[in-house]
Amino acid sequence: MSFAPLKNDLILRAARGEKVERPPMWIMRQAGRYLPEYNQYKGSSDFFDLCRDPEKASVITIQPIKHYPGLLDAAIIFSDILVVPQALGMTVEMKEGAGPHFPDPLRKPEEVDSKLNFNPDVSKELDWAFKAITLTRKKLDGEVPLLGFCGAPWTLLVYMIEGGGSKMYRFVREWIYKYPQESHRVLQLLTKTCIEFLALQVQAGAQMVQIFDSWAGELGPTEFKKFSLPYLLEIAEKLSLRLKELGLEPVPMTIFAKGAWYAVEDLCNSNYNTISLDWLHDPAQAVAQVAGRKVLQGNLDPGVMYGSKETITAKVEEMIKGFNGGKQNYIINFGHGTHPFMDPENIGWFLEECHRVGSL
Ligand SMILES: Cc1c2[nH]c(c1CCC(=O)O)Cc1[nH]c(c(CCC(=O)O)c1C)Cc1[nH]c(c(CCC(=O)O)c1C)Cc1[nH]c(c(C)c1CCC(=O)O)C2
Repeated sequence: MSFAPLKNDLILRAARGEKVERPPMWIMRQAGRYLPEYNQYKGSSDFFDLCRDPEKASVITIQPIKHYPGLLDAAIIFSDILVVPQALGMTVEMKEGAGPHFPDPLRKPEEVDSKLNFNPDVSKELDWAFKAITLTRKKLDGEVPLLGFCGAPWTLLVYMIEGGGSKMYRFVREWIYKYPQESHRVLQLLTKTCIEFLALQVQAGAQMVQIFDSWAGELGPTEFKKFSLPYLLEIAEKLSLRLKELGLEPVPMTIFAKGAWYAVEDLCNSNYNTISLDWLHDPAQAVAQVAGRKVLQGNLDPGVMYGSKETITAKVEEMIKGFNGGKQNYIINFGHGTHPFMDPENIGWFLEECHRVGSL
């Protein structure tokens, strides 16, 4: 597949550990409900119908790039981590204002074989995702790189068993402590599916990928090492091999294990290029610990967007200073995604200030 040459490859250079003129930036959930143009374009459409329509997904992916001209250094394809459980045969709905909902979650180990397809044809089940990536890459015309992504096996298992967001994670805890073997069986299926999904995203045009382990922090260090880390490591290892098999160059890989502050050392010994940090990390401490072995991404508390412009400026300065001025081994991001209530103007101010402070 041939696409226009990149006019801005800052994030790819930073992810390879090169020195850069300023730290690149993008924001988790940069496309979404805080943008009035998203709400207008979405209207009463179903969220997953938008994802599955390559034309619509590409328009939404590019909305933040247009809203903040020259400020974002990457686009991330508009989709969701829950399209993988869908590809395995589960029904997932997005309830307006209430988040994802599985009407028929996995609750008993004996349901695994009847509810999940252990031999999914990823290229067929998720073909709309690949079409959306290729179309978006064409429309971006080299302006900024396009990121692909998937959910981490552990986080996907949480959703499939809990059936949606959760406060207590009662059912998935029952699984790992009562049915560890069956949990591992599903985690293995998810891992295999994620590797193929990411490889085919790269084949379709994704130039960098991120794995979202949003609920990693629900696991303590011992359980993280059992139920999440091995699968994260396997994805990073096997994705490169699968890309080689497909005749494709490797792409930078980012891991976001939210809440798993204890995992930094293990992730330093992985094949990931970039470790995305939430705001529970002190940047300077993380920089000292990682010592140039990996690129770090993050980590502003998204809640800073509810503060004044002066506060945003002060927090940007503190963050970039913590990451050593940001001109090497650093990608600016929030520590988690945007919220629907955020003021797009404050987010614009954040980006401008990152541009200014990062260029000093
Ligand atoms: C856990 C998770 C999900 N989805 C995702 C994660 C991992 C990142 C994270 O931890 O936030 C990943 C995701 N979801 C979405 C993207 C698109 C790209 C981007 O970042 O701009 C990405 C990368 C769009 C979305 N995914 C969703 C929306 C809002 C849906 C709507 O328009 O109604 C968007 C724009 C829905 C979604 N999808 C999910 C939840 C919990 C929700 C509801 C959240 C809410 O109510 O805001 C599952």
